[in-house]
Amino acid sequence: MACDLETARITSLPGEAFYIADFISEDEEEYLLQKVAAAPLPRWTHLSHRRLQTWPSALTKSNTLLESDLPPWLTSPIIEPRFNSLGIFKSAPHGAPNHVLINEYRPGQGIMPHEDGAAYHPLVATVSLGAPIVLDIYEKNANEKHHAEQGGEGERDHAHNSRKPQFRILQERRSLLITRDLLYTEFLHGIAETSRDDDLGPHSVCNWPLLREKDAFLIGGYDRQTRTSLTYRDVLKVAKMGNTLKFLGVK
Ligand SMILES: O=C(O)CCC(=O)C(=O)O
Ligand SMILES: [Fe+2]
Repeated sequence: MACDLETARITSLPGEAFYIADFISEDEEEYLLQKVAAAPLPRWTHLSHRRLQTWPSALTKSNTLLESDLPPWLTSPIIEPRFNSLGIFKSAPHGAPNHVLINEYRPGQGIMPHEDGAAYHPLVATVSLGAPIVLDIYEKNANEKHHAEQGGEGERDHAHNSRKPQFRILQERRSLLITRDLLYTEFLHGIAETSRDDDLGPHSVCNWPLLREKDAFLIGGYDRQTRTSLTYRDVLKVAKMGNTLKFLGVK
């Protein structure tokens, strides 16, 4: 694992992005996949093209997180010690992530180009499990820039199926991808709904020099397998449970 962020920088991207291959071990990956699978079924939200778990809970309508700890299996060793020793969230308002979305994509599934929005500090740290996947990065068009200026809240889908990505990031299993600042605020990201990622190589994959297993991808593509992501973020608005109970008149 790289021990400082600078060596992990994806230099060909605008804004700030970092890629660390082998961020977790094979044993840690297996343990995390077991914990995701062991969550009770109501934990899953079923969307048309993927399913998702939200920890510790979904945000309220006003994008507020009711304060609650993340479970230990999402905290250790990913946040403590690894994120902390890399200083990943040190400039975020809470100094650490307080929210994790877990997305599972089967072959053929994906997520439309979107932005994560104003509910979060503009930094996402994604741990990939199970299989590789390509994250596509799109520049916002004028209309989308305008929307952002209007202060759109939360995740917004931008349905442009024929649109070509400006950059492609290949996320290997057990890797960490960090995207922040301009890349968070001025670009959209998405995952193609396909059962195969093709045309891969140094000419098309912007983090190619940082991959662990370049040789495996030199043949140009791979068939998708189930890939699970843990996306760590800092939700800006947090309501203390005590205050919430007071507000509800509970003593
Ligand atoms: O699975 C991923 O890597 C991306 C997920 C994502 O964009 C999101 O949950 O907002
Ligand atoms: Fe997203």
